Amino acid sequence: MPVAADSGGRWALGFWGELGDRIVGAPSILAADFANLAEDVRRAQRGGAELVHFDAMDNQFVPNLTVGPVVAASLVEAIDLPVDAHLMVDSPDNLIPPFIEAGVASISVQPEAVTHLHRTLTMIRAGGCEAGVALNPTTPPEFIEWALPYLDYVLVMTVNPGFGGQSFIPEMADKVRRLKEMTDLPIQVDGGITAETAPIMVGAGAQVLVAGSAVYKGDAEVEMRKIIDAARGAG
Ligand SMILES: O=C(CO)[C@@H](O)[C@H](O)COP(=O)(O)O
Repeated sequence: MPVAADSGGRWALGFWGELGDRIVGAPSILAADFANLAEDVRRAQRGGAELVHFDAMDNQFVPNLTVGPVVAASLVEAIDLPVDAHLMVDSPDNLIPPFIEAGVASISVQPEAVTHLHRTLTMIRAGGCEAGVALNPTTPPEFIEWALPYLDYVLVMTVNPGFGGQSFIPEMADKVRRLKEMTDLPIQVDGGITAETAPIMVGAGAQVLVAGSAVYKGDAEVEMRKIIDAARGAG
């Protein structure tokens, strides 16, 4: 059972611990209009989104720069969905307390960017958030085997992190299958997820589908709904 996510008092039950077998759509903020972020997220929510994927990038771990805990705090206040922060940053420990303070429901880190993963995951849970790791495409599932007891979810990157709009890497379906042999934890997938690729990943065992450009390329309500419907049809 995960530690209750009570930061901000809004998501007291925890998103990942309550997920069960549900297939969930999670819009990534990266492709949204940052000047109208909350409104873009609400459009995706009307299309069935149940979690917001918050891409934090530092221009070190990945060659791109986005936003951090200050923007996360504003978004948490402005919307009525749990926010899942994906820290694509080197040495994320300094950023974990402010993200917890911002009221996010869960935080994932890249294990390739962390020296003491047990300490980092423990810090996330101790702050009342659920804890995840995000695996780069070439990072093997076995890399996190000994971290599994300290995790609430695993994110499989289906592109190299850093940018939206990249091509889905189909071999990542095998990685999801391998992870499902190792653990019952929910698997999230992120990168190149569309109404065409989502069913492939759900078929492999993924439950939470992060999608950016495919959602915000048009009417986010319509596009989010298409991805969720396609994914649930494959479930
Ligand atoms: O973290 C990342 C990329 O690093 C993702 O969250 C992308 O933002 C997903 O965007 P699309 O691949 O769906 O455009």
